[in-house]
Amino acid sequence: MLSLLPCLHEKLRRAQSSHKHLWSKGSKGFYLLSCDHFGVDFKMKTIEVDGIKVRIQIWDTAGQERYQTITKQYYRRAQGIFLVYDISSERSYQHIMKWVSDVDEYAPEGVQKILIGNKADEEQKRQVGREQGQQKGRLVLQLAREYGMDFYETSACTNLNIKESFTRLTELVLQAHRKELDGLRVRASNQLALAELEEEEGKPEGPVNSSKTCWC
Ligand SMILES: Nc1nc2c(ncn2[C@@H]2O[C@H](COP(=O)(O)OP(=O)(O)OP(=O)(O)O)[C@@H](O)[C@H]2O)c(=O)[nH]1
Repeated sequence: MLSLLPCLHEKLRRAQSSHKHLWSKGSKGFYLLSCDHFGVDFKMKTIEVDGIKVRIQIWDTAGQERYQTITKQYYRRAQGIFLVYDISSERSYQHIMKWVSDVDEYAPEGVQKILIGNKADEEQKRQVGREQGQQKGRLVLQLAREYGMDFYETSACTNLNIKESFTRLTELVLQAHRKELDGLRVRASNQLALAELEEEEGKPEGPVNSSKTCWC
């Protein structure tokens, strides 16, 4: 089971709408247990990566300052983190640096991070470009590269790159924990072999052996 944590930009708590929760509308099958009063939402999802079924826990932390003490507690157990900004809000992008330093401070070493520019469907409102030199563009790709993060633009409305970004983060977490996983697999197959052996040894002797006894 993996814990993935979307570390969200300043909470844009606006009028309620059908797709209020990031990714919940676009990603069919996500089960959302809303815990807004704690500043954290929780979802579970099973996805398949390289033929392995992985059950992931998704903790969606609020961006608001007043929830910071609570939300930071969740960083400690995260194995993967999405740093999310809104492409139509330069301010939300500027907050990414703060999230990066919080993650460095509170998340475990080796936590996997992906940078997400959400609301990619809002092209006409874009304030944050993908590439250097683009009109109103910021150095998004450069930032991602500097911190060793993959980068995706996503949309909860059109489903753009939702599955891809979750699959990629899960892949990165699995790769980072490859040794532990291999150890688990070896232990599991050893136990299986031992159980088979014990079962074999415990079997009552068959008719061939019985008749053999008679020949002696
Ligand atoms: N157009 C568009 N709107 C979106 C998208 N994702 C979220 N929204 C809208 O953005 C607003 C804020 O969404 P939230 O999910 O509350 O944002 P958030 O960053 O999770 O907020 P907190 O968890 O409170 O920090 C809502 O009105 C959503 O409907 C998207 O991909 N495209």
